[in-house]
Amino acid sequence: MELAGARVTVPVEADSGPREKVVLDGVDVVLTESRVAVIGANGSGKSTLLRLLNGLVEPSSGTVRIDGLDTSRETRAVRQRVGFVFTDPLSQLVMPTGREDVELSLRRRHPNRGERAAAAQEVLGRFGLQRLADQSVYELSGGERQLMALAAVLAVDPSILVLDEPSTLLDLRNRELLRRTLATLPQQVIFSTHDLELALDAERVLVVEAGRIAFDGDPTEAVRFYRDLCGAGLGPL
Ligand SMILES: Nc1ncnc2c1ncn2[C@@H]1O[C@H](COP(=O)(O)OP(=O)(O)OP(=O)(O)O)[C@@H](O)[C@H]1O
Repeated sequence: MELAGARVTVPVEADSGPREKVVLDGVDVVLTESRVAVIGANGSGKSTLLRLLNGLVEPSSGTVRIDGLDTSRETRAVRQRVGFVFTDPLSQLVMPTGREDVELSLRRRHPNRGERAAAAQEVLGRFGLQRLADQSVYELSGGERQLMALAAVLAVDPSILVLDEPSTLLDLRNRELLRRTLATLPQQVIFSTHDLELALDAERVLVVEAGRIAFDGDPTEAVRFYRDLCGAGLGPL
């Protein structure tokens, strides 16, 4: 994937009247590594950067390409390749139960109802979610919902997976499940996180600061850079 001179502005109301706020500016990166983490302070632009990758946000100028496809012009083809998991799983889980949501994801791939049910069962099993699959998604804990949303996206085997703060709601056990799952996925995975240990699992880390890439490279150095940026020193993780 390639971002070339990507800039994102949003309209905001100021005392002096409406104006444009620059959320991301001059992002120039080619991401080929299989695991890329995006870290940075609250409001620095991480989610906006991720949303560019599947056309949820369009660049105001510059281009974003996935496998050569322009995310602004070929949004549909891009979305078929890029699975996106939101921080808040309820913005994603639209069906009453997790099983129905996973089946919804699979409806094109498996038009036959029986095959679809079997495929959904396999996906739910992969994540240890069978016992929660028939409960109302509103009765699941935040972490259980987050895993369910991940399962529903992975059900259709996107070639790229984008995760916005995937471990936020997870307890230690489920965070380790997530880490193990991410370690074995064949897809390219791009994720934002405030969990610096999770960021260290990546091959490449981007540090976003005030809408710009302030550091890009080795995970250990990136985390050190970010800690210095936050004035947090170099204490243990
Ligand atoms: N549609 C929008 N309208 C107005 N402001 C926006 C919009 N989208 C993003 N912003 C602003 O752009 C900035 C970056 O937002 P973004 O969600 O990308 O940050 P983030 O790094 O993911 O933050 P966090 O770590 O808190 O999730 C924030 O100041 C946010 O308020």
